[in-house]
Amino acid sequence: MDEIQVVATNPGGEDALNHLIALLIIAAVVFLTNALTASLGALVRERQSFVISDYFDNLIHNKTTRIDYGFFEHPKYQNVFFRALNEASFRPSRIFYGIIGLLQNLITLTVMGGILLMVHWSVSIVLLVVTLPVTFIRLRYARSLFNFKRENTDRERKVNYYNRLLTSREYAKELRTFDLGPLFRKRYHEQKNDWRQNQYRMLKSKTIREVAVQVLAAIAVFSVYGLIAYRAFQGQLSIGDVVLYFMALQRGYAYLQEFLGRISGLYEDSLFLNNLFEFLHLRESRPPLREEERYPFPARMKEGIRFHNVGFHYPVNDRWVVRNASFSVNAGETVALVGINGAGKTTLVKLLCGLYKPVEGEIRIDGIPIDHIKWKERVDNISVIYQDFMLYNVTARENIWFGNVRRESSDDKITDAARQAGIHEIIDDFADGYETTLGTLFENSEQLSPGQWQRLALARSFFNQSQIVLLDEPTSALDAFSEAKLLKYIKTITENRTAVIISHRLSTIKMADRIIVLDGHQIVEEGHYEELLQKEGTFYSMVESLKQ
Ligand SMILES: Nc1ncnc2c1ncn2[C@@H]1O[C@H](COP(=O)(O)OP(=O)(O)OP(=O)(O)O)[C@@H](O)[C@H]1O
Repeated sequence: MDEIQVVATNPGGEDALNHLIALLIIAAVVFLTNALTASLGALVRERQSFVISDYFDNLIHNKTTRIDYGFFEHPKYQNVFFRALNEASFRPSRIFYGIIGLLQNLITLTVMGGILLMVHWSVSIVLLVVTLPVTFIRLRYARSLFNFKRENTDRERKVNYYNRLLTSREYAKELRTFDLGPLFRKRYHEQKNDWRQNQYRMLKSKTIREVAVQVLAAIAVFSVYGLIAYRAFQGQLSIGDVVLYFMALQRGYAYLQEFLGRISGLYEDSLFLNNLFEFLHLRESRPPLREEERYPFPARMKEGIRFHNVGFHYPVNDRWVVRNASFSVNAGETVALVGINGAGKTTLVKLLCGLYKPVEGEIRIDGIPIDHIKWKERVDNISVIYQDFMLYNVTARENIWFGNVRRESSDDKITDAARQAGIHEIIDDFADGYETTLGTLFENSEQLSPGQWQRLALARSFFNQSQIVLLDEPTSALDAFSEAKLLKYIKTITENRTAVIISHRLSTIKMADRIIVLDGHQIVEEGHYEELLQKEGTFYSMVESLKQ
């Protein structure tokens, strides 16, 4: 400003003009550099955020695929997952850029502080004093918000749950047929409003405090403006000085606010990032032996499976699901586990697969405790079809290959498994055959019926040439004709294998060499079909009730 004034009042002054031009060139270079660094900065930032987000995705996937299955069935840990996954999507990048921004602010603030000190030392102190209370309020709010969200995770998940009920494909059918939409919407809003109101109350109280403090800050800032104006009137400052000081003060205040805002933002982000670390630090249960010390799966099972006094209750409560379960499944034998709903049949299968560990007793395969056997070898040698098996929205070939991804997915092996499960003709009829994507998620997919999906799951199990086959209700979704056909295949597939079949269907149960009956969380009967009927005990009553 002062230079322009000099040139304006002294038009002939060549030195002043040259000086002004030089200043303008410097300003243009600074302007251009600023614009360029802003564009390049945005590009680099975008790339960096991909790297950070990939890194954390990787950490999360590594954890979710390794932690004990039990975590997924425990509401407390589902809260932990929910909080962690919520934060992981944006907190790490925000912290990264928060720190960079903080360093940039620090440099600018140091320069501004120097200029302000030239006005008067007290100016910087005044600015600091007026901005600190707001920061303090924000830090407290961040802590309260963090505590509030932790205490209310269950409720937030419930809101999320109703949202899923209203929007997901898997619920859309029943939602329509039972006209559940209005009820779910009401529940969603009730849960959400309650939760929102509490959060809004906290935000309101924080805003009221902030406004009060901002008014005080404004008074202080305008007092400093007054001081600058006063010194200008006294002739101690030129017009350029006044502009410079006003700008410095204005910018200084803005930068200081930004700086302290970043600090409170970083505090909030680091608090919430604890949620992610809480999840990443979930303890993975250690097997009794290290992988290299563990035993291979018996190349050819001789004895079979033995349950020794196995007792189990789920981690959520102390209610015993099975107690004192001692039984064996001899090598090559097919055993049917029967019992009323909730008797603990599926739980025994989960224990045998290693998804849970018995709370009491142990399970051995050919005399080796199952958790002493190498994990991968266990996977290769025990194939399972769960009651709620997965419908993978991938190609038909991959759906079968997922039975054992360490096996080569040659055409012969895949089609052989599909033939054994009676699903080959259906897949073959699709335009893209085994390369057809199944399900309804992606374009150009083919959807299967529940019974066809079940046959595909069986094909998956057949593809895995495992020594042990566990089938939890393998024929529940099949029609009588398909069941009769499939039973023939199940018989063939179990012939040279050790099999455990859970079923409520008499035709399937009859196929077994031996039947184990569960009742009242205990094994109450064991024997051949006819033998058990003659006893006229629990199994007999079950069969009679099935006939009615
Ligand atoms: N994840 C879980 N957490 C807590 N309890 C569970 C869990 N899964 C099952 N249970 C309980 O364990 C008991 C046995 O369940 P399980 O699924 O083993 O029965 P089931 O005999 O297979 O029944 P069904 O014939 O209906 O399939 C039930 O009382 C059930 O409530």
